[in-house]
Amino acid sequence: RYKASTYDTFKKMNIDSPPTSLFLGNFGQAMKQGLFRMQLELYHQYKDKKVYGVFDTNSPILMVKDLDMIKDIMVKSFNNFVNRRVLLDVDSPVKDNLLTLKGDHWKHVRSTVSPTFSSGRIKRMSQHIERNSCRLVNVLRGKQERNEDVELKNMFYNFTLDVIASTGFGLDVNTIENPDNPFATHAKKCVTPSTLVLLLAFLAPRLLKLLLKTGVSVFSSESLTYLIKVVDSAMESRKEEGQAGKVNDFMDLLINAEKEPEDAGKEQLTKSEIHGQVLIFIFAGYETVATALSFTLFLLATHPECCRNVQQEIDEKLGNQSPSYDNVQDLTYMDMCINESMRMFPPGFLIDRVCTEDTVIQGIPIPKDMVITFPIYAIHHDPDIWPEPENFQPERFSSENKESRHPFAFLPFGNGPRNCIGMRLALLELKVTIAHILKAFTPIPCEKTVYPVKLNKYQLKADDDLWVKFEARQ
Ligand code: HEM
Repeated sequence: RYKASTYDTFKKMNIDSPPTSLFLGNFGQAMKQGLFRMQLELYHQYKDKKVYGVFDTNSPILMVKDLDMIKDIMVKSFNNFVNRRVLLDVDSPVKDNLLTLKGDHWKHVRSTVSPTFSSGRIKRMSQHIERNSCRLVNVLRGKQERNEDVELKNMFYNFTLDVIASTGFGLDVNTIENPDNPFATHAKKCVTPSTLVLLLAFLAPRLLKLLLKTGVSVFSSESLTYLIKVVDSAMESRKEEGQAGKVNDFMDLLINAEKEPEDAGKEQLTKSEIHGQVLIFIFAGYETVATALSFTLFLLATHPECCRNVQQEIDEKLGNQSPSYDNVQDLTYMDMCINESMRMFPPGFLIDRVCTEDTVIQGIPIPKDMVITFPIYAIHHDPDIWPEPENFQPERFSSENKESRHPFAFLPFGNGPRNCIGMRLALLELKVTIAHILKAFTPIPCEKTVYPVKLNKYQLKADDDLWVKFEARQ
């Protein structure tokens, strides 16, 4: 039996791993090459292997690249791989959130929060997405008339915040027209921790833990407290106005879950769990959706033929109807473009699990406590699965092409019981928003456009930003 904790773990397990330094593990290589190049290089270096090992300081991490193994860990043997590695083991109010909860505690909160994302509730949330999309189109109309260049990431950061505030908590914060409103300012502070913290969180989490012990805080506690206060007071006024339970959004679900202490058990959440979910709803749905929206629109601007196809599909299938929950499901070519964009630039470019019982997966024994990471970015760029992986080719997601591929070759939202709980909401938001924009405008390159995208070394963002211009459609 191997212990998942020491430098000789991989040697004993007969698993390859690159040279590693005594205290820093593979931190040096990650710093030098950046996250994405390092992932690609190691993935190709161990091309014929199912797994390889890396070190976070002296703690081994098993990189699993074999798709059948990934499937078994995420689905078949899920009960032994329920948990994620908790990078930022910070104190409340973020501590009790779905992303980091473990074991039965996670199961309880997940089953309580899941109904938020039922079809009925998502359909209601769609009204907010549609209203915010119309507002975005108005803002873009002004920019197009003034012939202004537009940086997509920044614009969609503001937009997604408006969608979260309205779909989650019934708040109209209007960041798209008023970017400096307090809700946006605090939320942005929370999702953009310092570069040092970010670097350590991804490259050497154990060093980050040491740093945290010295009292450095990751999230601004002033901002977290502000966000919780806003949501708590919105909850209170909804109760006072007698509207609680009638709006049917995320906040209603939380109000109901808190309401009946005598029903302790399945449907019950503590105040700390409620705050954890409020914050994770903001964090998990903010940068991810903004990244997917901005890359998709940018790729359409730089691939005019694909953009024309999407517009033609919108015109044919929607005619004069405004894009909504009911009609965007038919936009199959747009769906292909969104998938291809998330293949090239997956917001969740690393996914992990922790092994809680010694388990043999596809003949490889995995010891208890071993941290498992799936190199999603490298899998999405494997030329044996995706020929010419750097090229944007939506056809890869036609039904025939999809059928001929391993179902675990494309994992933008993870898979199995611990997959992304907001997937359907995210896809709806992407489709409704892009359809609204492309109905009115054609995105085109401008002088500041840089394509192919040069990825930042440590974050999934374009070093030169994502600049385009919008032309009005006839
Ligand atoms: C394009 C947008 C999004 C992408 C690419 C994305 C991606 C992911 C990925 C890769 C995971 C990990 C899955 C796994 O471990 O198997 C995840 C988990 C999660 N996502 Fe998303 N996500 C997106 C949008 C959202 C939205 C809009 C919400 C909420 C409103 C959300 C809430 C969550 C939560 C709560 C988890 C943790 C689930 C759990 O552990 O039970 N995500 N997401």
